[in-house]
Amino acid sequence: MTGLRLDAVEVHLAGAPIVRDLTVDCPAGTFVGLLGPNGSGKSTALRTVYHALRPRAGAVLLDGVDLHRDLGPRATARQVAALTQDNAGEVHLRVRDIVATGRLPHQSSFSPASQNDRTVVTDALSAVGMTGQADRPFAGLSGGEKQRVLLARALAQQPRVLVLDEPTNHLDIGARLDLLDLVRSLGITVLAALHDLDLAAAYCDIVHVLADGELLAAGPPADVLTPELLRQVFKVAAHRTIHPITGRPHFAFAALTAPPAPRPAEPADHPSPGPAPASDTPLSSPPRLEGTP
Ligand SMILES: Nc1ncnc2c1ncn2[C@@H]1O[C@H](COP(=O)(O)OP(=O)(O)OP(=O)(O)O)[C@@H](O)[C@H]1O
Repeated sequence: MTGLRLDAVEVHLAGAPIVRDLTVDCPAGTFVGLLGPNGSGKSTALRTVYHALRPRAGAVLLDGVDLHRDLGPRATARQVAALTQDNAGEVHLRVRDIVATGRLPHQSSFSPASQNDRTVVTDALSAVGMTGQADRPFAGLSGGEKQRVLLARALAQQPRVLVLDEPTNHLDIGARLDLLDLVRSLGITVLAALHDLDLAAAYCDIVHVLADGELLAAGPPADVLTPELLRQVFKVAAHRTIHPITGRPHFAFAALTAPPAPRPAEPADHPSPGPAPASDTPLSSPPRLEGTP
C-alpha cells in the first residue's frame, strides 16, 4: 500500500501503556480521522508519525519505509508536516519567519533560503489568507490567525503527509470549513485527530475510533459512527440524520441523563394551511417579556 501506516504501534509514557497495538492505514491521498474521548491516545499516536515520540513496538511506515528505523527526524520532516497544539517558543518571530521555518528541512547550512523557498512561503501565506499579516509579530495574532499561520508553515514544508491535531481549535465555523476544505484540496494524505464528529463525518474518508489507547472501530464514517458506538465511546445519546447539504452523517447529542423532550404536535393538530404561529398566543398580541410592565 502506498501511503501512511501505523503498524501495531505501542507507546508507553512514564511507564504506562498509552497506545496499544494500534494499526491505522491511510492510503495515499485519503483524509483519515482519529477520533476518541479525551485521553484516549490520539495525540500520542500522532506524535509517533511526526517523530516527536518513538514507538516502543510496531512501526510507522510511509510507502513501506520505516520512519523511525530508516529515516531521521529531518528526513521525516521533508515528508511529514504537523499542525499541533504545541507552538510555544515561536512567539518572538514575525509571521513570515514562522512560515519560513517550514523550509528548514529542505535547506542545509550550505544552502540558505533560495528564491524557490521564498516563493513557497509566499504561496503558503496566500493559501491561508495571511499575506497581509506577513510582517506582524506572531505573538500579536488571535488564536485563529495563529492556527492559519501554523498551517501555512506546514504547507511550506511541502509534505506528502499532513498530521493535524485538533486543527480547528480556536477557529470560527467559517474558518473551520475553510481550513478543512483547503487541506482536502491539497490531495495529500491527511491524518487528523478531531473532536467535532460532524466535521469528521463531512471530511474524512475513513475514521478510526480509539478508546483507552486501543482501536475500537475503523471504516467510512457512515459505517462507523453509529449512535450505538457513540454511546459506548463518548457516553452520550446521539441522534443521527443526513446533512441536507452535504449528504454526510450529521449528529445531535444529549447527555444520557437528559430528560426526553415533549413530543412535537402532530400535523393533525394544525389543520389550517399556511405558516402556523409558534405558540398558542395570537400574533396580534406578542407575549410580554418577563419583568416588563
Ligand atoms: N508525557 C506523558 N507522561 C505520562 N502520561 C502522558 C504523557 N502525555 C500524555 N499522557 C497521558 O496519555 C493519555 C493519552 O493522552 P493523549 O494526549 O494522547 O490523549 P488524546 O486522545 O489526544 O486526548 P485529548 O482529546 O484530551 O487531546 C492521557 O491519559 C495522558 O494523561
